[in-house]
Amino acid sequence: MADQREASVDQEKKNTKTVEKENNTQKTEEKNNSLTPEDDSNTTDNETQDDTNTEETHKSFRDLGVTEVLCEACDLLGWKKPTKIQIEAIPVALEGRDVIGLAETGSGKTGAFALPILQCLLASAQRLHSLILTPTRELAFQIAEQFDALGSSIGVKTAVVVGGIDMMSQALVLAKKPHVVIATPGRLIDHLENTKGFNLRALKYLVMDEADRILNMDFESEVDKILKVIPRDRRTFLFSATMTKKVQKLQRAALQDPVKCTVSSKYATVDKLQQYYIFIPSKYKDCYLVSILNELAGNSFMVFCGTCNNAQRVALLLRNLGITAIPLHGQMSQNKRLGALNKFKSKSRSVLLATDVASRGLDIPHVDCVINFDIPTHSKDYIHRVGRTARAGRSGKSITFVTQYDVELFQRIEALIGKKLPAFPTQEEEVMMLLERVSEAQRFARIEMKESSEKRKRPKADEDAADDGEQSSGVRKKIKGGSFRGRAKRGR
Ligand SMILES: Nc1ncnc2c1ncn2[C@@H]1O[C@H](COP(=O)(O)OP(=O)(O)OP(=O)(O)O)[C@@H](O)[C@H]1O
Repeated sequence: MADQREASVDQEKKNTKTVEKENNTQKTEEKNNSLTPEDDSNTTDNETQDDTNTEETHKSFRDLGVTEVLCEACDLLGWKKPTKIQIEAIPVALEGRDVIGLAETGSGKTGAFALPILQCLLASAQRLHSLILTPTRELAFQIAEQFDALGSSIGVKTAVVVGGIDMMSQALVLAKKPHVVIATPGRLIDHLENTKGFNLRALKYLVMDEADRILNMDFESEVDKILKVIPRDRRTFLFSATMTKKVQKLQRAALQDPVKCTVSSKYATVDKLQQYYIFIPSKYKDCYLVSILNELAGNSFMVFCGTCNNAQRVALLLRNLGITAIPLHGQMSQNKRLGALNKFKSKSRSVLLATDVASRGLDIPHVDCVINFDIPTHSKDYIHRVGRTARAGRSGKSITFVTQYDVELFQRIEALIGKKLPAFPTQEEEVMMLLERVSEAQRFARIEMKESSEKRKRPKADEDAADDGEQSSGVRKKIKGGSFRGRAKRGR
C-alpha cells in the first residue's frame, strides 16, 4: 500500500516538473538575494557546523563571560552548559556587537539574547532598557517567563505588551517602568501613540525574535514606526531558525556592523526529529488523522491546520470521538488562547489543534508528535511547525499530510530541508474501517460549528462563549457507544 502511494507521489512529481523548474528559478532568485557570506559583505561570520567543533561544546557559561549570578540562574534552570548558539552569540553580544543569530528550533536562542541583556542590566540598571519584539502573543509571555526565570535573582522587571488584553492594565504596568518590555508590534504602537508618559527614547537593546517573521510585510508599518522612535545608538539582535533572504529587509532593522552567528547547516531540521509524510486523498484526511491519533495514543500532539475554521472543526470532530482535543487560533479571545495553551501544557488535553499562530517559538517540551494536517503554504513554516517537537536534545516525530493538491508544496519543503522524507506506514483497510464513525462525528462537528456561529451573531453573546467549542452543545454524547478510543482499541 505504501508502495502504491509512493508511486502516486512519483507520478505527481513527474507531472509537476514544470512547476519544479519554476520553483528552481524562484530559488535561484531567492539565493541571489540571500544573506550568504558572498552577498553580505557587511557581516562578520561566526559559523559552527554541527559536530565539527566538539572542543567548544565543553565550554561553560563562565567561559563565555557570563557573570556568576547569571551562571547560577542557568544552573537553577538545569542548563549545565551553553548550547551551540549560546556559545557563538553570547561572547559577541557581550562585546557590544549587533548579532544575527540563526540556529535550529529548540536550540536555546532565547537564552542567547536574554543573558547578554541581563548582564548589561546588571552592570548599569535602567528602566525601559530593552525591547523584545515577537510575532505572537503566546511567545511574548513565554519569553517574559524566561527573562523572569533568569533574572529573578537580580530583580529584573518585565512587562508583556500584547493585543487582546486590556490597554489600561498594560498602561499601569508600563507606568512602573519595567526594565524589559516584550511586545507584539501592533499593541506596542498603540501604547507608544496613546499611553501618556510611555516612550522608548532611552532604549539600549532591540531584539527581534523570529526576526524573519517580524521583518515580514505583515508587520512592516508597525516595525518602521517603532524604529523611528527608538534611539539609533542601540544594540540590535535578530534571532530565528529561518532568516529572511532579503538583504533589504535586514537593512530595515538598521543593524550596525553585525556578526552573523550561524549554527549548523542552513534550514536544517533537528537530527532527533523523525519526519514522515503520508500521501492520502483529501477527502479521507479526517479519517487518517483519527487513525494516527488512535495508533499513537498516549502521546501529545500538535496538529497544524491552515485556517482557524479548520482548527475549530477538527477539534470538535475529535472531541466527538472522545479524544481530548483543544483548538488554538486567532479567532479565539486571548483568555481562551492562553487557557487552551495551559490545558495542553498541563497535559489535561493531549491534542492541540493550532494554526500558524502556534508554529513559532512555543516551547512545550512534552510534544511528541507534530502533524501537518494542512500542509504549510510557506515552506519555512514547516521548519517552525515541526520544531515544536524534538526540542533541546529530545526526540520527536512529525507527519505531514500530502493530498493530491499538495505535491508541489511538499516538494518545496523537501527542497528547503534538503531531505527526502519517508512515508509513514499505515494500513489503508484499517483506516477505512473508521470511516462511518468519523463521518458521524464530522456531521455533529458541522452542527456545532453552525450553533456557535449563530451564538456569536446574537446581540448579547458572551465573546468567550463559543470560541474554543469546549462549551458546545455536547452532541458527542449522541454518538452511540461513548468514547471512540476505548472502542477502537478493543476493535484492534
Ligand atoms: N544551555 C541550555 N541547556 C539546557 N537547556 C536549555 C539551554 N538553553 C535553553 N534551554 C532550554 O531549551 C528549550 C528551547 O529553548 P528556546 O525556546 O530558547 O529555543 P529556540 O531556539 O528559541 O527555539 P525556536 O526556534 O523554536 O523559537 C527551552 O526549554 C530552554 O529552557
